[in-house]
Amino acid sequence: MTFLSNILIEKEKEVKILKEQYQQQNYRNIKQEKSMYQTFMESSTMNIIAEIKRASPSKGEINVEVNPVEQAEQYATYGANAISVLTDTPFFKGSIEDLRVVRNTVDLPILCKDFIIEEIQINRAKDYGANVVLLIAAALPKQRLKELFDYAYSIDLEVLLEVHNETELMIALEIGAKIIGINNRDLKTFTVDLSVTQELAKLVNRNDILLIGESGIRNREDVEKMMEAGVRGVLVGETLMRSENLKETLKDLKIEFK
Ligand SMILES: O=C(O)c1ccccc1NCC(=O)[C@H](O)[C@H](O)COP(=O)(O)O
Repeated sequence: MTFLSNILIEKEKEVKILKEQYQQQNYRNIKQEKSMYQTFMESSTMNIIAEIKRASPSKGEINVEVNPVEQAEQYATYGANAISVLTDTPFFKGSIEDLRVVRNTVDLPILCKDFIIEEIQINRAKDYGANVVLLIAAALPKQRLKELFDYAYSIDLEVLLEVHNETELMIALEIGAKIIGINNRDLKTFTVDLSVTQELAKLVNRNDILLIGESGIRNREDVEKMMEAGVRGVLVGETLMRSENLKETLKDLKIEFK
């Protein structure tokens, strides 16, 4: 049994309850003037997706007591281009409420980072103010991924489609993903290796695909590696959640494209 299969079992239980209890909310949903795809493609500096990550299966507690409003304010002030909110509770100690308060704080694009297996989770992400949802290629068969991908776009959400190997990358391309996240973390072993992005990015010979390097990015040198690999955005969690000087940390990561 892998971590991913464990979490998917938990998600099935969560979705069952959601289906019984969730009623559409009328929270604020900000329609961005430009999509995250468009903004990131036009930017002259590396795009930082700064994550609200209280805890994780690989690291345990990271910053459980974080105030998501203050963290998001600082992310926005110091140059983050989007905010990712980990909304899973059992494994990451986040919540959909974290997403709602972040939405009420910043106008940046917000990524709902969860393990999505059903449309109802996408509806809830939108209700609470997300602009982008995560779909994980390793979590679902291709046909189901495509259905959820199409559903998200049909309700005006963008999709960050996450891959970790060549097979998943080809599936993402076949589905028509425009934003592909290459996760440096193996969800089965938790090993983090930036060469995953470096190798997979070489296989994407298309300049209309927005590549995001995910996980294990600690400093400017790592961002430079990601930039050389061809990514236009990086998703950074732990480094920012542990930072004691977000102004300096974000400045360090935000490099100019050559
Ligand atoms: O972070 C984990 O331990 C983890 C384990 C299993 C599935 C997902 C996991 N993390 C979610 C993420 O994708 C990361 O939070 C994100 O890429 C940022 O990573 P990092 O900068 O290394 O915190």
